[in-house]
Amino acid sequence: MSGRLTIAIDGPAASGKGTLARRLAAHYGLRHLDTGLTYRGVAKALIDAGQPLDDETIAEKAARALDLGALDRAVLSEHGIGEAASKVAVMPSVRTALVDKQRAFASAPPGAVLDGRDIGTVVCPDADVKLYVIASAEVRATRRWREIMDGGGSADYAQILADIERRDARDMGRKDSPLRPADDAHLLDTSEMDIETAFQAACKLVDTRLAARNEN
Ligand SMILES: Nc1ncnc2c1ncn2[C@@H]1O[C@H](COP(=O)(O)OP(=O)(O)O)[C@@H](O)[C@H]1O
Ligand SMILES: Nc1ccn([C@@H]2O[C@H](COP(=O)(O)OP(=O)(O)O)[C@@H](O)[C@H]2O)c(=O)n1
Repeated sequence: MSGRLTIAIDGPAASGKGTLARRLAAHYGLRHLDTGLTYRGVAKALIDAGQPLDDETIAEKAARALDLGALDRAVLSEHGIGEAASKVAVMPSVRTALVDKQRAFASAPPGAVLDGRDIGTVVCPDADVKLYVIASAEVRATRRWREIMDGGGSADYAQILADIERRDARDMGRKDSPLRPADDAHLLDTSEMDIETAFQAACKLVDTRLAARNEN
């Protein structure tokens, strides 16, 4: 590949953006950052320290102290931490601190795939390819439910659906960097696509962009 490649992937909870991001990063030899883990990391640090989730001064301090290299997916991906993460994610100074770190990650060679809520709109507005991944709330709740059950946990489908819908509303309704597709994002509705089909569709978009770039 010639030149740096940045791929931005956004979408709501359990739409499949992380799965897609990991596969695209492996396929194109890029580094990957799941930016959701950074918000989850701040929330977990506050919870572990017995601190409130709604004190912006304390939360900003935790965000500035966060080490991107020390994010433990196994611990942070717990369903309940997603809700806490969406509460700290409404605070502008927390977002500024994390976006600085995310941009530093994105700018290092040979390029990167970042997934989250505001990658195409705020973190990497100049990304080469932007994907906005969606699926119906019911499909997403079923995926998350299955993920928890397969991991040996117990989960209530109705509760997960309610959690996802509440988090969607908070993420789309906040003032700072709400979840929305960038004007130049490609919409990928995975409601009726399996992982392989979604990956092939994404590769097609990236390859088209790379071919156009090589022509210029
Ligand atoms: N297209 C798809 N079809 C079926 N299951 C999927 C698809 N994409 C992702 N999944 C599964 O759904 C769950 C949530 O996917 P994930 O990539 O973690 O979503 P997100 O990062 O958007 O929260 C995972 O268990 C994943 O394996
Ligand atoms: N770039 C990002 C990524 C996550 N977030 C917040 O962090 C929460 C957890 O994100 P996540 O991507 O780990 O959640 P899932 O989609 O994996 O359930 C989201 O609900 C958002 O509130 C954000 O605001 N901006």
